[in-house]
Amino acid sequence: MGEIRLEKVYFSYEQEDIVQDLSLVIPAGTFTIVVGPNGAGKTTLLRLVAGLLSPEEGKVTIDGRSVGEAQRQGLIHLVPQIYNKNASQFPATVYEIVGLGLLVQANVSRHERQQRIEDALHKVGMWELRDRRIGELSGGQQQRVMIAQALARHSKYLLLDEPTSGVDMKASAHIFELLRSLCRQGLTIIMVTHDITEAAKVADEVICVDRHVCYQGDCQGFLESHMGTALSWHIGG
Ligand SMILES: Nc1ncnc2c1ncn2[C@@H]1O[C@H](COP(=O)(O)OP(=O)(O)OP(=O)(O)O)[C@@H](O)[C@H]1O
Repeated sequence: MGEIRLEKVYFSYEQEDIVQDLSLVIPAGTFTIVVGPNGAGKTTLLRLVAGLLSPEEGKVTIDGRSVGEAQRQGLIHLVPQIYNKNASQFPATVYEIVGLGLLVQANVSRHERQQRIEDALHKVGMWELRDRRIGELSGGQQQRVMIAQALARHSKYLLLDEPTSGVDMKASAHIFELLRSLCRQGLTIIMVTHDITEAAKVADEVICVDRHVCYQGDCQGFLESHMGTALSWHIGG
């Protein structure tokens, strides 16, 4: 089936250890949420898996390959966060934005490219809005377009960093359900989120990090053993 594997990974910013001796296996086909207090290293972890950062020690492999190779093969995709205010000036349409994800894949014919964009937009429920400019969409719709980019690339591992940040509750639930359904179709989802209670309804596993792994296991077990602590992380934040 494949997996993402981190072995004894260390990473620091300006001599401050952010990730320490972190070892993890995330099996393919699962929906995993990454949680933890502010500044715990969640985004750093995601960037190490996406290959945007390199470990100082240890290694990250994806289906037994290096991250660089997995990237070249389009196996992993870090879904970009998009914010309304930044997107409003951007002239590209939904269709064009999804197509951008395929530009790096030279071996995709024009016909296949069109087919992949269409399929991806249908899967995220955005086909009807394909000619809209991205800035004319709600935050939740914009996020679904960014997910479609990954689907058009046929990526197997989707990494998401707070995809529901700034999105209302109804649209958040829609995104979580979409990710759940993509996982059922065979994709592996790894999502950093602060919305633990709602995300736990759709995810298979929780990884709680605070520089190292404090918990990895099923959502129910996490809610029972750690929810009190988790509630205190974001009070006032
Ligand atoms: N480019 C950078 N240069 C220096 N320090 C950084 C940089 N990026 C992040 N950090 C620091 O590394 C630590 C971990 O950051 P990271 O963004 O991974 O945490 P996080 O768990 O995702 O936090 P949050 O929940 O607040 O988004 C924080 O203390 C942060 O200030």
